[in-house]
Amino acid sequence: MTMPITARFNLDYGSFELAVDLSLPGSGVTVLFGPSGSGKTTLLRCIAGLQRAPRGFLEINGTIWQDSEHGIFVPTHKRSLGYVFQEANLFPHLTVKENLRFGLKRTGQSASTDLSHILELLGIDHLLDRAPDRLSGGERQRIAIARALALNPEILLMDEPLAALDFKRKQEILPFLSRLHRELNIPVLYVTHAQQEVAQLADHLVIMDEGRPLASGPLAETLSRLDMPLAQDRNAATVWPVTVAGHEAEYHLTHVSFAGGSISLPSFAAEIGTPLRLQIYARDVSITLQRPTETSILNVLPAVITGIADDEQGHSVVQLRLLDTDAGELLRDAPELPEPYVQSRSQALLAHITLKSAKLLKLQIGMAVYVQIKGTSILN
Ligand SMILES: Nc1ncnc2c1ncn2[C@@H]1O[C@H](COP(=O)(O)OP(=O)(O)OP(=O)(O)O)[C@@H](O)[C@H]1O
Repeated sequence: MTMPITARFNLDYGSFELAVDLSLPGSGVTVLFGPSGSGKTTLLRCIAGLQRAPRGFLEINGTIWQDSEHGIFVPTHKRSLGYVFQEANLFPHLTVKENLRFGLKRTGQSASTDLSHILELLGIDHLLDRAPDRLSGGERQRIAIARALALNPEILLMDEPLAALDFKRKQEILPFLSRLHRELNIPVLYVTHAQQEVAQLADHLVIMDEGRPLASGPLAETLSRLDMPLAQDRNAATVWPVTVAGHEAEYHLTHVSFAGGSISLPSFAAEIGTPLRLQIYARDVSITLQRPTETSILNVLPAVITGIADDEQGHSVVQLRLLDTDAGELLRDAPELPEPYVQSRSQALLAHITLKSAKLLKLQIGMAVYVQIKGTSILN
């Protein structure tokens, strides 16, 4: 499949080499995730043109910004991009409004017609006359994001925009980023090494390691890849897009639906039809061979095993795909499902169980099982 963003860079710092060849979606949030020193910032700087890779090709939604074979390198100030750094870097002697105007004046651009919308989305319209030293860290960072968006860029690059904030400020700003994520129609490349930001914001995930992308793909697929370190992590989880389907006031439950099923959660206020992200930790998922009839766990779903990885410490990571309920009825006579089910595009899921349980249940790829989901969390 051709993707609207192509980024190929080779750059050698001597002790570090960046070698990427990525095709990325032209909308939504792509998170570049990886340990410190894996090359996330270097890649973002190559995309911005702040770092010139001797060999590189970069195309964003039909516009070529670099093609070293043909001697093309568009300088940063001619690239239609917004860049948000760890620190907001606002001018201390200017008010918020003047800070927002400054970038526009410098580039000679007129303000985006949507500036008032951006101010409202980021919840900063009441701060326009303030001086930066009278803002919280989270507010300053929201202004920096608005300043980047005011230029009406074709792409927004964000380099660990929450890294300099404490936990409380991060929690305060994440809902604004989630809102932006829903409403912006330009692609966002977002660098982080925080798993929570990945779960909350990513549509597409690139996992970087030692200057190379280890994996690049849709969030749920990439989170559940058994060959990636994230699946083995103690906090391994998958994230599903879900929609609020109804409330059951008597039992204080809210039901959310997704392609092929629904599950119940402790009740929360949200209108029916609201789209949300549901995070399911692998440690909260258990597996049974028969549909349990007497269990306190409400959420029991039919699934098929698509992969198993054992570690040396007595754990098994089981990768599953949900089946729709009808397929569940098939299972009684067909403990191993045919190939089309195994490859179906339904929700992926991870379960962390003990190696002993995996052996006792004789789990294997292609086997039809039931998953019991003990707990979930809503992310936005
Ligand atoms: N201008 C430079 N010259 C030489 N080496 C550099 C230069 N810039 C970065 N590096 C090295 O390149 C490697 C990748 O750095 P980079 O900042 O891209 O990693 P990162 O994944 O963003 O890390 P972090 O999460 O800590 O910000 C590091 O080893 C770094 O020391």
